[in-house]
Amino acid sequence: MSDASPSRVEVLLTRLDPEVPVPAYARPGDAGADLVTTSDLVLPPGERAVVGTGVAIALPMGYAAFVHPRSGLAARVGLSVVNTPGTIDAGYRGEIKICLVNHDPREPVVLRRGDRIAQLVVQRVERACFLEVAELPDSQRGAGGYGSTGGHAVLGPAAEADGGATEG
Ligand SMILES: O=c1ccn([C@H]2C[C@H](O)[C@@H](COP(=O)(O)OP(=O)(O)OP(=O)(O)O)O2)c(=O)[nH]1
Ligand SMILES: [Mg+2]
Repeated sequence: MSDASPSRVEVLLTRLDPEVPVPAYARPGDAGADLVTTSDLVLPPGERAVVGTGVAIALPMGYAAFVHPRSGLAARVGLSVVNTPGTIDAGYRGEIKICLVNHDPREPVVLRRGDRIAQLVVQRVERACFLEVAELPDSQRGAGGYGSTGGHAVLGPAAEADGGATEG
């Protein structure tokens, strides 16, 4: 799909730090454009820190951007985003900041200025109009939540013994 495709949305961007790259999609079809940290950082096990990305954006109304962790860093060193996904509102004009956390129980995460630490996913969002009613319409799920369909793996010795039937 070319950059001129109508499915691409134009997002205005300013670089507050002129040295950072404009966020870019690493491969065609990628959902997230990578964001970098503007500071060097050593994050001890279990600790968090807010870092700058050096960019600010103006999303069109009806859109939001979401700051997601990068899977590779999460799996390799335990780096994630505390409030994942962070929500960037269409009206926000400040620097996009990222609240990083080191989930590794033993090793610090060492980051250098310019490292790609998270990814920004731009999405259309609906704005709801909340209509208060006395009673909600029935549904199959009803009020069943928090594991009401069964919270455990359906595979394994027990599942094999009962022919793989699901719980619930
Ligand atoms: O990972 C994030 C999340 C948020 N923001 C910025 C953009 C967003 O529009 C604003 C507010 O975010 P949010 O609504 O999640 O935070 P809040 O604690 O509810 O703050 P506010 O009272 O300003 O809405 O902070 C970031 O830079 N990075
Ligand atoms: Mg808010």
